[in-house]
Amino acid sequence: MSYSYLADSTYGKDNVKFLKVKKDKQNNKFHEVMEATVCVLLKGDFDVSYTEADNAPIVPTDTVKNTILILAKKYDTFPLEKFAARLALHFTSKYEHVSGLTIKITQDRWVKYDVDGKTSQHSFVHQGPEKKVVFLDYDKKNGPRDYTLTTSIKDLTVLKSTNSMFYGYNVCDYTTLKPTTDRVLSTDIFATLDWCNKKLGCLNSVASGAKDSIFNNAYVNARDITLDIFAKENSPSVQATMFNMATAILKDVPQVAYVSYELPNKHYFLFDLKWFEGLENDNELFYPSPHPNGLIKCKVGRNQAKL
Ligand SMILES: O=c1[nH]c(=O)c2[nH]c(=O)[nH]c2[nH]1
Repeated sequence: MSYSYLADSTYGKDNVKFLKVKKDKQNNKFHEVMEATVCVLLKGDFDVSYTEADNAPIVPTDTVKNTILILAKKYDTFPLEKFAARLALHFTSKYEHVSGLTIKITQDRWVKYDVDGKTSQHSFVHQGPEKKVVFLDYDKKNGPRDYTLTTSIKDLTVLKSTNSMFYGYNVCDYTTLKPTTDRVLSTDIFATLDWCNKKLGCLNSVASGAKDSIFNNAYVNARDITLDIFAKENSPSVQATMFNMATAILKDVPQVAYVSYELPNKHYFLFDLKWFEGLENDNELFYPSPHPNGLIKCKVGRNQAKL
């Protein structure tokens, strides 16, 4: 008996990048662009490549890269969720011994801008570091109705200079924080929608484009809801605000089962300048503290009765 065994494995290509230009059929100069970074990791019957140096089952990662690019050329990549589903069905049907895979695709935010008061047809501004991220985990043994699909808004950096509070928290002998009814609140929004595959339908219907409008609307609405609540609410805490955002998204998108947020609390501390001629600082000059930061996470689901 050998000393070790292969407990788990997966492999594939990461950081496969492309820019896809989608041209309007009627107006060849009216474009949409998608800059994407793709990671495809295969699962399946590859054990001998690790344990017996037998490369026979290996679909080279170079082939994985070629496949991503060929499918990106041949098929519509908008929205990303559809493209991820197409990739998943391709790899799991083309290779018998590929049992499943994980796919992560990150999309840059290129947005058309106004020129002479009109939205440009083909010129874009990069709104980084914000990204859209789609993750798909599919194992073909249970068929195309069984998959995990999530869509995320990542690194949407926001700040509000008032209408944020934090008081009434646990106070003990370790506490130095002073309660406040007016502070700066800033975070890099990372919000994730977990799609309910029962309500969304099978992976083939996602790949066919039948769900495109659901994905497009959900992303725009989740982003708008997040920014809207961030702006309008007099926030009692990051915790309470993120729960409200998640609840509003669940109300808006019935095909989403859970909404998660991961929010760093990026602290801005008020400079105390009283030492200089008693100079008052009425929430006007802050020190952006790079670290440490709070980190607050939650996952919010729908109550059964409200289904
Ligand atoms: O919104 C907040 N939540 C916390 O848990 C926390 N902790 C802290 O020091 N400041 C804040 N702010």
